Amino acid sequence: MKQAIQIKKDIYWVGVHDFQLRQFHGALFPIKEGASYNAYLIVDDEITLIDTVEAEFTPILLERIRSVIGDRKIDHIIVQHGEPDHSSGFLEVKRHYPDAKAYCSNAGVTSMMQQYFQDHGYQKVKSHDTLCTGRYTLSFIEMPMIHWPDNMMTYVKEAQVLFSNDAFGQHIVSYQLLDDAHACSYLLSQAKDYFANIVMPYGKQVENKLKEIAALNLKITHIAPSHGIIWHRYIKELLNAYMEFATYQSKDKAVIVYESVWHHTQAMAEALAEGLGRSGIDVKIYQYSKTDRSIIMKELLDAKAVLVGSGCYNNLMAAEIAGFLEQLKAFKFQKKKGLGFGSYGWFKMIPAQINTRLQEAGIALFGEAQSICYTPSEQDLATLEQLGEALAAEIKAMPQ
Ligand SMILES: Cc1cc2nc3c(=O)[nH]c(=O)nc-3n(C[C@H](O)[C@H](O)[C@H](O)COP(=O)(O)O)c2cc1C
Repeated sequence: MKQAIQIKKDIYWVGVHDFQLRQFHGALFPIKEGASYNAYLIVDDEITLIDTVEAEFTPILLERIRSVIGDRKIDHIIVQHGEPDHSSGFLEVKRHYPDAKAYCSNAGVTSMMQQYFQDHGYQKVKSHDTLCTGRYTLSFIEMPMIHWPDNMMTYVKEAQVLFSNDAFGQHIVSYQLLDDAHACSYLLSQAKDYFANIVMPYGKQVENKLKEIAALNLKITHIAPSHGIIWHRYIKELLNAYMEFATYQSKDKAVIVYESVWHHTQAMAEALAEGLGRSGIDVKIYQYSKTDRSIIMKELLDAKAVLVGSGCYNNLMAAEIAGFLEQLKAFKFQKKKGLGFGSYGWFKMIPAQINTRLQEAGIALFGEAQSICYTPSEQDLATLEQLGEALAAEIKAMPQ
């Protein structure tokens, strides 16, 4: 029988581990170790459930709930986010606890109605509204577009716990729920991975929300997200790291992403990497089709430069590169610079098209795109290495 895990007096984790999951949110976010869907139970005079789980795992959620409250009823269900990984179990939970009142943000009600079509008399809550359950007072903090319009957090003043929903999540699947069981560097790396792949387009919203939370001066001993471990010992480090992510703090780092059939564009990529690397730039180089997208997104987050290469195939750039450039548009990068490059046979315009797409994604150009006909010569490669050196100097001159 599945049991709840106590986090603090009267507060329990009743979530699930999905050990088998390898693609989080479809192909958007390849992952290695599965994911958790965290739901939490606050046992007070009245009982509150914070979020549910993916529908298929609802029996586990219910089992963990019963392990704490037996036949007592749930009084309140806080739906912090209408995305199915947190809300698709709601209907089944409501079937078991029909008298429980459900609470959502304004946008959350719309999201629940548009997805599940059933009116459960959702109570709309907004930032700073409160719900008293006896000894505990829950207050709500809306966080629109981190990362859907409806997301909100819930703060429990007397327990000093912030239930942060998708903010501060990570894909660590562990029964050791508190962060102090893990190395801080690993935790922050996983949080960065999650941020880069789910939250990155919404850096401005995160920056503003972090400032808003800081101004509220909340006493917080635990931050309990809806995925991964619970932050306790490393809250300060987490908040500092999140501010760095949200404001796209960058390093002297370049990410080179390319596609290449006959290795000519690959040779160009490697020559550019050689020049950058020997000039002190941290260079990451990836063939897009051979790399998990999530790795590229994570490395991109704190890079100053992104160089994108493709051979020309039937007058087009490689479909993977076209897709990658399309994704870049979502991120609204302000401070990065980029350059297109690639090999061709008889139509030399693909690198120039890459440059145009980079600009459309808000990425300033280092200069003219680099095209080479078929196999790059020794001289071509030496010239590209020199270009890498020149780009390194420009990267170092860019603000962090
Ligand atoms: C399926 C295929 C289609 C191609 N179509 C074009 C084309 O339309 N225009 C062109 O200039 N070169 C074309 N080429 C030639 C390549 O662009 C050329 O071989 C280039 O060096 C490939 O770079 P890569 O080794 O990085 O893949 C094509 C090559 C392949 C394999």
